[in-house]
Amino acid sequence: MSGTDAVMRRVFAVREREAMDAATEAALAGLAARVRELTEAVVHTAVDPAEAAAVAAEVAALAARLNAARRAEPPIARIGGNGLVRQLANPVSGALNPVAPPVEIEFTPDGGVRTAFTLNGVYEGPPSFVHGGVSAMVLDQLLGAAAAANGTPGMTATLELRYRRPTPWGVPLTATAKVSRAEGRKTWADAVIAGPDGRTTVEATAMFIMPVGAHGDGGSSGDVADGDAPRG
Ligand SMILES: CCCCCCCCCCCCCCCC(=O)SCCNC(=O)CCNC(=O)[C@H](O)C(C)(C)COP(=O)(O)OP(=O)(O)OC[C@H]1O[C@@H](n2cnc3c(N)ncnc32)[C@H](O)[C@@H]1OP(=O)(O)O
Repeated sequence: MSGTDAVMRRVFAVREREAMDAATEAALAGLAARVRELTEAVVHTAVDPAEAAAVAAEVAALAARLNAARRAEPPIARIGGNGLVRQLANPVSGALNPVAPPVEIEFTPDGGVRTAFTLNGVYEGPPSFVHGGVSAMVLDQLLGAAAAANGTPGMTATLELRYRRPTPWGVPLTATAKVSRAEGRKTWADAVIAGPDGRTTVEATAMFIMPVGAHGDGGSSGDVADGDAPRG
């Protein structure tokens, strides 16, 4: 993606944040994984009210321990020395964010991106099925990654979802995305989520707009939210 780096840097660079070192990143990823388990346990627990209250007090004490040293903003890690960053606490793909499933995105030889993931009961919408907003969030991230993989990253301007079938939770899902067209500052991409049987459950189309200045035409990328930094 080297030809893309300059554009990515202008659209997504996070200049003001200190990058996290690998040892801290690994430790916090482990912490986030345990908190994910805790969240799932909270959603499914059938303990009695006294036990729930006792656990709540312990969790409050743990939060106080973590808050003893706080970062003002979510962490990033640098990719090489060119200004590119991974957004470690991205709510979809961030290993350090307990809210993220997390969904790990990889590039595909055809220029698109894909992911294989499982959502648990934490993400339930209709009984037995994934919440439609969660599917939209996963697809937005995947579509954004496809735009980036194409060398034309941008901010989501439109996101259209077609929910064809309910998406079950607790089973392996796959999702793919690919750019269909890029024109000026605009990039269109399509994506699908498929269930274990390979049948599409959700289709999505999005249009991304590269902010003014991101082409390196003298403008600034300072308007771009840090939250849209690449995850790597
Ligand atoms: C191996 C691992 C791989 C991983 C690799 C990682 C990669 C890393 C991926 C990161 C993936 C992040 C994925 C999440 C991405 C978000 O979540 S982004 C957050 C949600 N989106 C936003 O907050 C966007 C908010 N809106 C904005 O910032 C601005 O409105 C925009 C979208 C930048 C456009 O502003 P602008 O450049 O000032 O637009 P403007 O000059 O007025 O209009 C330009 C053109 O676009 C059109 N337009 C503008 N806005 C719209 C709109 N909303 N709808 C339709 N048309 C529009 C205009 O009509 C105009 O059209 P033309 O007249 O040129 O034909």
